[in-house]
Amino acid sequence: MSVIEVSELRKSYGGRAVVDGVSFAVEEGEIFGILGPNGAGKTTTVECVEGLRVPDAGRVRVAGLDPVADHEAVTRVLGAQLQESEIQPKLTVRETLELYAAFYPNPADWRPLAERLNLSGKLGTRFARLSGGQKQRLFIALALIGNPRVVVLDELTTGLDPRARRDTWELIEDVRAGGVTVLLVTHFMEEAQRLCDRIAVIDRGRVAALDTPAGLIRRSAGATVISFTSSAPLDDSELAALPGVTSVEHKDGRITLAGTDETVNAVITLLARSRVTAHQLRVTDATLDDAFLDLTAGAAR
Ligand SMILES: Nc1ncnc2c1ncn2[C@@H]1O[C@H](COP(=O)(O)OP(=O)(O)OP(=O)(O)O)[C@@H](O)[C@H]1O
Repeated sequence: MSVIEVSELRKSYGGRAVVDGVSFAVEEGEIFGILGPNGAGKTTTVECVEGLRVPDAGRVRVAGLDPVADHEAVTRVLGAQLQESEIQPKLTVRETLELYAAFYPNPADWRPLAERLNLSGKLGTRFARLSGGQKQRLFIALALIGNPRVVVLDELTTGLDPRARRDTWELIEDVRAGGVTVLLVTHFMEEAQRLCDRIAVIDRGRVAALDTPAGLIRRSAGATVISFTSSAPLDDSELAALPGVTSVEHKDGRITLAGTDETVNAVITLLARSRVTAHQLRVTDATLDDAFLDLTAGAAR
């Protein structure tokens, strides 16, 4: 069953459509990513899911509920990440957890939650004195304190160092292992590739693609790049005719082909058949970065 359903969502500011017919569905238990360039409409979309903004048109459902009309009920199934400005800097971690737990009818016990998020040693520390990573862990704890079915995390790891970012990824995987569905807004390709089951790439208010990370990479123009120098000249037209080849390039004595997995075998067979030896043969796979740039190419124009 879909926990979140967004269909033909539209939202304009001052006559400018920033969300322009966005549709997707998030299944129970998945980590669903929303990826897109700056200003693509990601936050506006998830804020409509959270019931913080009222859509101009379209339909949004969270566990079958309308986030605007049934806002109270939605806050009991959906945990949203708070912004730094919403937390009292002078409250300690313990006081913050107790305060937010009191807002919910069936809150999680904050002690094991703090334990799981490695905050037990910081319970007496004021919010203002926490490090960036500790604050992020507290934000995750607060998003989970109401025992939600689904949690929305927006740019959770921005500003964290690589170690803290990796720790946060493990936490997000733990959250999902605990049965919570995760809607994740991110700028980081590596993060999306590592964590997400499926990703909606949003570009200029529209869904440019919706697929698994591997599926998005396969759509990239040159999913696999094969390059080598050869002991004897090879016929370009023969290379271009190999299965899956999208481009053939010669530079500084190197031949570079963009293609698919199938192309790799075909190149090897051709080399053997032509009795040509390849030196410095390199095969590299496209990354989600490449796919993202291909899918959102228009945004950079
Ligand atoms: N309340 C508002 N009034 C007017 N314009 C707004 C408002 N909120 C957002 N916008 C504009 O809508 C566009 C989409 O914003 P949104 O925050 O949804 O994008 P985003 O994809 O989350 O971007 P980023 O990655 O930079 O956070 C931006 O151009 C933004 O300036």
